[in-house]
Amino acid sequence: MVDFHKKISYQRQTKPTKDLPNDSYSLIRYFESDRGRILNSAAIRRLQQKTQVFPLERNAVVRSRLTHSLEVQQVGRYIVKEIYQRLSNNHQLIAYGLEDLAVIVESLVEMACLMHDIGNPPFGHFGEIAINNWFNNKLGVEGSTQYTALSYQPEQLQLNALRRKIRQDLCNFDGNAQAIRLVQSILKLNLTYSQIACILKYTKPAYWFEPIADKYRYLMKKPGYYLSEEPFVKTLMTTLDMVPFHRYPLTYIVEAADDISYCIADLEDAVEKRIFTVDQLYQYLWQEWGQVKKGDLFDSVIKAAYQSAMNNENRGMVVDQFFMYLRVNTINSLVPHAAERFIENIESVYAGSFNQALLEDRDAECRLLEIFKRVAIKYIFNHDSIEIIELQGYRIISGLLDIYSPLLQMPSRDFLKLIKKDSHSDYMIETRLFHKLPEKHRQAYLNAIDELNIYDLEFDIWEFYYRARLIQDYISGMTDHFAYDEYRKLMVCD
Ligand SMILES: Nc1nc2c(ncn2[C@H]2C[C@H](O)[C@@H](COP(=O)(O)OP(=O)(O)OP(=O)(O)O)O2)c(=O)[nH]1
Ligand SMILES: [Mg+2]
Repeated sequence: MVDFHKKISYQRQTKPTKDLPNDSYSLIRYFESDRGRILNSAAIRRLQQKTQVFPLERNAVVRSRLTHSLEVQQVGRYIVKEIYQRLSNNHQLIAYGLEDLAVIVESLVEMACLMHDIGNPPFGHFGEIAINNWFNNKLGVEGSTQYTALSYQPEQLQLNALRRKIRQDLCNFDGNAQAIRLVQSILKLNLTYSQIACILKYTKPAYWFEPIADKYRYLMKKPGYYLSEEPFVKTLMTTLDMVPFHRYPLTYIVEAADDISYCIADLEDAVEKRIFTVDQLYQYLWQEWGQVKKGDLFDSVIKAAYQSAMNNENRGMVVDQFFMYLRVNTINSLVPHAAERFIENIESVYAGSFNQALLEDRDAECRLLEIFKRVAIKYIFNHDSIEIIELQGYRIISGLLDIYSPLLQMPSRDFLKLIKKDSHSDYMIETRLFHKLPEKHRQAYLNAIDELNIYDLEFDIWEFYYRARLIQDYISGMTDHFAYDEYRKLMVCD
């Protein structure tokens, strides 16, 4: 039975000592507190210097991850309002347990939209690939790693199984999994379970190496969390009445808002960057759509926007006008569609078993989204100017990992001594590298190590795991420019 009250929990991992009131205003205040924690976090501020599509961009009109996230927030809020309006018209709010939750649902979705990209490394997908290729090269080949803690030993069946799992986890760095780690283990924002559940986009643990059942094909498409956050994610799922590998219902809304926002934004940025003109873009979109019929979505969304812009008296404003109309028309078509899909599939969306995105079907609205994405793939992401910077980004991240790799070579006892004493006389280079690591990241490592038993046979394996996470945390937490400057400095390029 669909009852959204079961999905809204104001519980946080670290609980206050006294019982909290749960009258309706107190509930709203708990989620207002989430808003404050998120908006004031360094992770949100860092989004202003992270790439959306164009790495190392200095033109402030072109979107950063922060400006993109603000747009996603607006679309997410609009989808929630549409869902509420439709359910209210059909007198279904009470039946689904949503009647008194409008403010909270809106806030949860808005804040998740704002946070959805916080775990992305510098240079976006290329940063991810660089981290994963690097770790694959160092740890990937079965049993033959240079890091002793993870190398297979004869007759250690159980320990070898753990080594394999950890190796897999470290070779599957992902922006979404990193977002969970960032809010929970590094920044320790102690958000409500509901708020964090909204950004648990995929439900596959990063260490997963078994085949994926068809019913989870989409839900487990990519890693959603790491081994390090698994105990937390399990508690979160139990608290929110979630079945393993299922999603939290509001996550579908966040995902749809992201899909709607970036498809047009990327095209607008490309025009700003002079990759193509509005006229060329119009032709490309037309080619992808194929035959246009009067009143179809190409006609009413794209052609209408183009004609309105061209008919505008002020010729200097064509680009701005075209994108304004295109955005308004697209949002007015896709947002109601996303809301309808949410309601049509409310049972499986509520259960989190709905195994696709809301905007993924054969309807014309999704075809529209599809052609925006296809044009971006064909004409933007392949563009020379982007590919060159992406290759540089790849080199920068791989190079930074090489520079910091001596820290991974140290035996665990020596690394522990270094972190406790802040220096180690036998490791002069490592000491200096270590000094560059931010306090928050070190603390996350130390908290994890405090939970381990040094006499346990697994100690060295886990210690190495958290040390590798520490390096990934540091490098993935950099902004594009910081990574670039840091690489140049350490490679002595100036
Ligand atoms: N420069 C560049 N940008 C890309 C490429 N592929 C996608 N993008 C852009 C398009 C969007 O603005 C943004 C997000 O696109 P994706 O859906 O591929 O990544 P996202 O991280 O949201 O997917 P995920 O959360 O992993 O499901 O990245 C690429 O190959 N190069
Ligand atoms: Mg994403």
